[in-house]
Amino acid sequence: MTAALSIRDLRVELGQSRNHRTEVVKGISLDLVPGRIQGLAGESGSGKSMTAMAILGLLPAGGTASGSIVLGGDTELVGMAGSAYRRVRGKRIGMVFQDPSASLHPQITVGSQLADGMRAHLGLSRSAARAKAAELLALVRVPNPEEALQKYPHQFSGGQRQRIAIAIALACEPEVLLADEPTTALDVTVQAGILHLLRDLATERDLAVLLVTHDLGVMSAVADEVAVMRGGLIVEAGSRRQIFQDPQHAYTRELLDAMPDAQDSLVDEPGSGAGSDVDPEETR
Ligand SMILES: Nc1ncnc2c1ncn2[C@@H]1O[C@H](COP(=O)(O)OP(=O)(O)OP(=O)(O)O)[C@@H](O)[C@H]1O
Repeated sequence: MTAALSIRDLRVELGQSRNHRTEVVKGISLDLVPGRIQGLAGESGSGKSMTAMAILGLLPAGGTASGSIVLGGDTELVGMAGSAYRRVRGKRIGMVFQDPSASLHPQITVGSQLADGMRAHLGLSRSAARAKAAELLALVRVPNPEEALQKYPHQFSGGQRQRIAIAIALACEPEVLLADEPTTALDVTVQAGILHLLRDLATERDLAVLLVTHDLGVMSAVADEVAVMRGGLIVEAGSRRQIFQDPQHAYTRELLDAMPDAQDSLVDEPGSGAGSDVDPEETR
């Protein structure tokens, strides 16, 4: 099977001047597969977010990526011009970040925010985009989608805002979804609902998901495969079960020891549909 995204020997250097450059990602390789959630774990500063930003072509000023990132078997992203990248980002690669408010415009209704991207990227008419926007809100399990289209982001709870951000990320039917700490800012009671949603979306829409998180509890709940980063390198990679039950690398064991509950929280097998979809806090 062709990987949805194939990363080979990716290196990221940051720094404004030639003499002060630091390599923060030091040659990593990873394949994202349709229908699967690939976790990227590791402590703060290990290079997880810079890996995601390199995929999105959104490195900080002065940042450069080298190596190869191939999308859909045919599109090399490393070195791609900005104008071409804008057609990839948001269309072929969707993204969800820690703070849903940051990806939602406070003064534009949810319906318009969803429809605008589809009209621009997919060329849909106003009414077709509107209908699809309601479908997307239903897909991410926002209650009363038609009503929700008319509302502004502040009228929703944090968990629902993240569901809306996920709907926007999926609006143009991307092949790949990058989710960088998507539940970190949310109340713990709301996290599970968002994680189950990501799990179901990956399976149902054959979406390749990169889930970046420092939280091994989150990782153990939904990732199919896990790669552990440290100091810009992947020190261990394998299936979720392998990483959580039979870690080979001392650093992985250290991370797991620091979080003993993670080994017990294999909440559901991929595609089992276990767990609640909507948490009480979110149904208001
Ligand atoms: N805008 C930036 N300018 C310069 N260096 C940066 C910038 N952002 C991150 N770094 C550095 O790059 C390295 C990797 O950071 P990165 O954000 O990828 O880590 P992370 O594993 O995602 O951790 P966290 O979860 O804390 O973001 C770190 O040493 C960090 O200090």
